[in-house]
Amino acid sequence: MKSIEINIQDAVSFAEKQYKANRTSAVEAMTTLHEGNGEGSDFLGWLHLPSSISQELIDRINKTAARLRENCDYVVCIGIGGSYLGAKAVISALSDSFADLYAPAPHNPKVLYAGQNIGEEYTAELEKLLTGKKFGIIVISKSGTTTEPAIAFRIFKEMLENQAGKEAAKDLIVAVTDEKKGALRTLATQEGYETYVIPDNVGGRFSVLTPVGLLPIACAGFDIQKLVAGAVEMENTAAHESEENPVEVYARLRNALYQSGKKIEILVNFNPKLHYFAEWWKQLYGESEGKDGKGIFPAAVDFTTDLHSMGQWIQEGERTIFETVLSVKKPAITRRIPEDAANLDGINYLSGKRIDEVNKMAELGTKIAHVDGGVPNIKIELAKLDEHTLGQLIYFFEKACGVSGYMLGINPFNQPGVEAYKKNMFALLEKPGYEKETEAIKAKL
Ligand SMILES: O=P(O)(O)OC[C@H]1O[C@](O)(CO)[C@@H](O)[C@@H]1O
Repeated sequence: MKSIEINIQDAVSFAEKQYKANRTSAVEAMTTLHEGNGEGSDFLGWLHLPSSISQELIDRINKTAARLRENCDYVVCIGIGGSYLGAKAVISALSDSFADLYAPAPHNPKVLYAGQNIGEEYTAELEKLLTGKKFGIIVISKSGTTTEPAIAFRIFKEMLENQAGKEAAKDLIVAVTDEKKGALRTLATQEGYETYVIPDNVGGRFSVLTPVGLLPIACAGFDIQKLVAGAVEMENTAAHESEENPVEVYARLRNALYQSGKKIEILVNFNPKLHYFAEWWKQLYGESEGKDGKGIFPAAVDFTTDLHSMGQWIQEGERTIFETVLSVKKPAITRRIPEDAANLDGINYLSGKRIDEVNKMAELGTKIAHVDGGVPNIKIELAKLDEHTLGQLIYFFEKACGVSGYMLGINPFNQPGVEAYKKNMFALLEKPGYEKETEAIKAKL
């Protein structure tokens, strides 16, 4: 069952020549990816990941999730970047928009996040919320050495042990990390936590379909089997090089637009549930392509909300942008606009219409306005928001990212630039081993 469709008719005309010319490099990039002989090919574990996920792993994850769901009102996912964004993207796309404001129901914990920032208030306020509450922790770090999650884990581990007792805490903590390396692996082994492995050949931003994403998603009560089935379907759809392959179409077109001066891609949603999906997408493309002085800048907006803040810029600002719109065909719930006898607001012409009918006309009107204003518009239509569709969409963007990165001529699977801030931070904090860097950076201040 095909759940996502890509429509390029309102974008391709902006870069028709480049799009045609890019066919060869798209085929080459796809072949390089399939043959595993390009840069970063040690990190291609995601390519056939969906179809290689065993039933045994799914069952084990569901079992762990059931234990946490049974014993916790809150599950705190500790991780940053690819170690939390995929889970948050799927969970918030599938959850009630106000889920976090309802009291936790038995066997249905709230999934919360920590270690994705170094906010002192954020951390202290989460501690306040969890005081006296039944909670568990999923700590996720591929390297097992990232500072932000390490700080959070130190704090929430101690809190859990104090509240539940050290022995009980062990059953409430699950670690997802490298099979052998890293401080988190050592700690988990020492403490006897249940652990899951992030495969060596799957980078953080490509890891949502490993236990990194699957465990928190299962804890939130969603069907990971369906998510994986959706991804498998897209793995098959996008398996072979062809002009019809949606992955090739998207990778080829965004590169053509980039070559024609469109340096910024805005991922647009008309459904606020997809806000965090865009955050996941931003890391995927930003960390993969932004290197060697190249790369489309990935941005995101929520429409119509941001039409009232960013709409002016998009309509009339510098013509260096294109839009990729995620459009959900059908909302899961029907709500119609009521009639009002006084009609003081003048919107009785909308009475009886579904809210989504207005949304869809806003979407169409925006597309026409933006295309007329020089903004190419790629549309990705999702049949509905469910696990199956999201699984397809995740794999679609992952594979397109690999193809697109190779077309751009960079290694899409490393992230050397992220180390610069870390090195300076460690030097400024006088981390042992950084003495020279400390001296050098302090001389600059
Ligand atoms: O899972 P880890 O190793 O803690 O890394 C988290 C994130 O940090 C980065 O390594 C960047 O520092 C990302 O690539 C990654 O998603």
